[in-house]
Amino acid sequence: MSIRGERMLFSDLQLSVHAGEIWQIVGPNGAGKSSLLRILAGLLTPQAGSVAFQQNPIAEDRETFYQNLLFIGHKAGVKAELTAIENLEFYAAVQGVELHEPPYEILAKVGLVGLEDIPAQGLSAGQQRRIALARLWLTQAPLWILDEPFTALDVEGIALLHTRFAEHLSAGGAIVLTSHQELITELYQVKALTLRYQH
Ligand SMILES: Nc1ncnc2c1ncn2[C@@H]1O[C@H](COP(=O)(O)OP(=O)(O)OP(=O)(O)O)[C@@H](O)[C@H]1O
Repeated sequence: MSIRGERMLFSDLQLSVHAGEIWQIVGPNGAGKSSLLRILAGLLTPQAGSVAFQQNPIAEDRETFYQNLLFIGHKAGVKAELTAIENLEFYAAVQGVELHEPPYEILAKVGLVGLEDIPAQGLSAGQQRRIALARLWLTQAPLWILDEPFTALDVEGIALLHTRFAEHLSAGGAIVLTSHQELITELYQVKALTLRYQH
């Protein structure tokens, strides 16, 4: 159960996410989708109920949970004064992962050729989102929680993301995301959880 302000967002909610599954949380503005993602990511505590990762409540071993989680919030989470390359190096350092391929090659995968050395603040919203999403090519975390990852992406960016999701799912990863768009792809089957706006 989650209450924010005076309003009950949801109660009696159960969600089990298995390896290879992608779940889309859908519902109108204010229904509680981002709040649910934040609860699942351990960033917000529900009034009742708990979240477990591989049967262990996340509150009991946050370190293990965070080693297995990649969370990307609805804001791009890009450092404006850093270039795309520097942002990538920053993510790698924060996530404690080694760059197994040159950062230029990772940025090429997200369609940022020629824009690698420009401070992010000089890039468009979609280009900044691509920098943020480059984390998906760096991480080894099996669980991805992504708030509106498709926002501001063009058709090519959306296709890149679907391809990366499909790779992750077929490697046994799991994804929980929000999106106001219907995820139309032949690459994987999306499971949906709908939240209603409760007055
Ligand atoms: N930081 C906050 N502090 C207090 N209440 C909040 C906060 N963020 C959201 N809320 C409340 O929680 C409700 C649900 O917000 P949430 O962002 O989870 O909805 P959402 O379904 O993701 O909406 P949207 O589709 O607009 O992104 C909001 O109506 C608001 O009342």
